[in-house]
Amino acid sequence: MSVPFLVSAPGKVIIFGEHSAVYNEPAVAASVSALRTYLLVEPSENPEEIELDFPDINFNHKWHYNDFASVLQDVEGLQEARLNTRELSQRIVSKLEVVQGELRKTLYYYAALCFCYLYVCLCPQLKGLKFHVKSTLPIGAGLGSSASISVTISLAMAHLSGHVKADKPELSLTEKKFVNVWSFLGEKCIQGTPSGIDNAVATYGNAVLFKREMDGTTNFEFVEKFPQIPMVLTYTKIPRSTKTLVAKVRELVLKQPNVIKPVLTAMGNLAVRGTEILDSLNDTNYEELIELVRVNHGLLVALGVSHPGLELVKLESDSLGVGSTKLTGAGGGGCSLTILHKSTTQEQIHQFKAKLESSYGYKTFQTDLGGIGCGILPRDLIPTGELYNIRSN
Ligand SMILES: Nc1ncnc2c1ncn2[C@@H]1O[C@H](COP(=O)(O)OP(=O)(O)O)[C@@H](O)[C@H]1O
Ligand SMILES: C[C@@](O)(CCOP(=O)(O)O)CC(=O)O
Ligand SMILES: [Mg+2]
Repeated sequence: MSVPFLVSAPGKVIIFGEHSAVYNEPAVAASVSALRTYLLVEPSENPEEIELDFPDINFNHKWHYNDFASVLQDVEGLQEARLNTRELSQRIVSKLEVVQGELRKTLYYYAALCFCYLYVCLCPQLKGLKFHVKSTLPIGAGLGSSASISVTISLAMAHLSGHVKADKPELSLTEKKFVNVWSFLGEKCIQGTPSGIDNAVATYGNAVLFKREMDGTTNFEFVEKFPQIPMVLTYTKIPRSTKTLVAKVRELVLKQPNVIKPVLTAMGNLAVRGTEILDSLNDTNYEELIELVRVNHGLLVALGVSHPGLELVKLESDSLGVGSTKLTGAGGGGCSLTILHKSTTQEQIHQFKAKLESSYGYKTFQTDLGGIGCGILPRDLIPTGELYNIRSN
């Protein structure tokens, strides 16, 4: 391993099954490889320090290597944490809370915890490194920025600790598995109780039918011939936090189990049917896909995770008759996904996007789904310009 090197990971769009995925129901998601997080690792000025730079959230922190002494001396605790990769070790999290001190009171705490947890577990012997993380994804918008940063941190640390080599264009399956497992723990630091679908898509890329099992293991199948579906992604710019929305759904499940559990099951069934259609999409079943988008959004409204600002997108797509809209990701603001009818003309798409942008100040994207997952660019392949661009100072 030699520094500098650059890693990257994509964002994702959940097509069917957000929230229900947390309750072990199947869900389907695809990577958005045009929107990515980049992490540059290079030597830090002070060889005794570890520096983390998150310019997107205006966060920069330098830890002296000795700051981690109490955690690093807990050899047994770290060993346990490395062996049980399904859960965060509360023993290590508590020790890191002490290391973080004042940082605990800030908004950046969970992202910093993700970094520190992976650092002490994966490459605690290393110091004198600076990590710059920069994303082209909107943050807290339902496109999986938390998983995308978690995958880049996990991949960079896996590379630093020798678990992932950079000697070939693509990571091997074993290497991807390693990155996926650790990025899930990083997602847990940020989000609490993730299903694991976001980090799986950000790691492996493509499109996956995902299911979390009762014992915490995950199963996923790649949707082999993922079709390009005409769609518009709309970013409402309404801020929200996945952690809060997932907690709100959990409260509802506990309060109304007999009502809400069947809703979650219906969402899972819908994801399975949706995947069958995506696998063999044609002119006959295309409208069924659009129907399922409408039903999935209705069920998400029932869970209480929509927002008036998201309903405006749905209202406009319904009134202009361009297609069906559902929220994507945790909801509560953030992004929506509109799957367009085959018959929708370029003129109608333009009208729809113009209305959302001019009347509500939303941002719209049209992007291909299902591209490449995470990867490493070794030192000799990093273009100088790119190295420069990723730095915040
Ligand atoms: N580029 C980034 N730099 C630093 N932290 C980030 C970045 N992107 C995401 N995060 C972390 O992830 C959180 C947002 O994750 P989340 O609420 O799950 O929304 P989403 O994953 O849909 O974007 C942020 O509050 C921050 O902690
Ligand atoms: C709500 C959920 O299904 C997706 C969250 O995605 P995002 O963080 O909003 O991009 C949670 C999860 O599956 O971990
Ligand atoms: Mg997230």
